[in-house]
Amino acid sequence: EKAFYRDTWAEIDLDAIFYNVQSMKQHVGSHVEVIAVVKANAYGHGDIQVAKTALEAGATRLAVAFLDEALALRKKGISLDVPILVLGATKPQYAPLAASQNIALTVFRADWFEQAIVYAPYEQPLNVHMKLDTGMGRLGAKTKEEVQQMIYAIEQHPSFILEGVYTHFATADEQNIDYFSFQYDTFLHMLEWLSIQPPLIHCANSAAGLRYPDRIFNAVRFGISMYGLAPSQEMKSLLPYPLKEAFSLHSRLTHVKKVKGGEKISYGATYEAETDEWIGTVPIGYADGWLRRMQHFSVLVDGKRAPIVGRVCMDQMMIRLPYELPVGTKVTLIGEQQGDRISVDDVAAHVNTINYEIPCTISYRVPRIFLKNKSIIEVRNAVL
Ligand SMILES: Cc1ncc(COP(=O)(O)O)c(CNc2conc2O)c1O
Repeated sequence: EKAFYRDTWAEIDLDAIFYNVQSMKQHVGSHVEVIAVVKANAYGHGDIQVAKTALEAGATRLAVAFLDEALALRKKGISLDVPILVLGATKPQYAPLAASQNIALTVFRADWFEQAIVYAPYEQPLNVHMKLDTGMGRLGAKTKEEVQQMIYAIEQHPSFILEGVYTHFATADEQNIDYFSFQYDTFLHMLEWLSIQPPLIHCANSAAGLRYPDRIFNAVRFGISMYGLAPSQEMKSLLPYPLKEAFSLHSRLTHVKKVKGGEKISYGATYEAETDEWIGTVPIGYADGWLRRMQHFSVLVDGKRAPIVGRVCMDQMMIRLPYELPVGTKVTLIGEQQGDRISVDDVAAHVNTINYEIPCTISYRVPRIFLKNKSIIEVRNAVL
């Protein structure tokens, strides 16, 4: 039996992941831990495969968005001795479960502890990372009182260990560094409120890690650039070394036909052939995360650019071919063909969004093929 039956798939080049992690490790130095941020199914790249590769390449921790993602990694085989940090909020009643799985939680409210101690003492102590809001305005304590109340609760109960303190930058990927500097200085000031020094102090995401290796304390939370993507357009000219994009997206023509001028294509009959044209049908649509706004963009077929014509359907879309091509011809939506390349950034630009959004929007319906040294080591098909 085959791993998947529809000829549409994403390819994740794990060598690129490995290279990007190793490059960051060299960039930040041996005293800084690389925390591989593998939330949202590793930004759509496959959480367990990216996690394993990042750990092989020298990452020492994993970070996810919420507890379910951390428990999923344990289920998929990430051993207990690999610490996982939940970056989002976790209900206090789940603290003992997290502790039992060596999952560290982000804490930022004193009243969280009031509820968490109800379940104390825990079988295993819970590692907590205290989050400080220096200007991201999302999660985090902002006052000395809050910080001291949390420190007091931690010192009162051996079930809690302050493993880390951190903050998150809102503008580290922008040319102008005023707000970044404001947040960094605020973080320095807030750190003085700590009566106990945790082993880990971290503030950097990819952008800050790449730009300010001397201002990231002792861990970097490495997300977007582990996947080989620049944190922003502005950052591209500031990259200290080249990144290798890991994600590509492909399909194969299911139908080829010649239409005459005046014939219509797809829902709404919005596209009208100008003259005789060769039209190909591609089995990918908005239920795969290739959204309707991708209309008017192009794909690569036989090394040439082929425009998407007519509305993108739920499962299929049509393209105008440069000339007749056989059914089964490979179509590349993101990636390279014969020297031409469509990058994640190109797709993001077409729909006025950021590159982060593209791979993690490619849905569970698209199987992921994992490559190492150019050969397939695994296929993950969430449909079957
Ligand atoms: C707290 C935290 N740390 C680190 C990262 C990694 O950042 P990077 O991918 O730029 O390296 C993120 C990513 N968070 C998000 C990325 O996109 N939207 C977000 O909320 C984050 O939320």
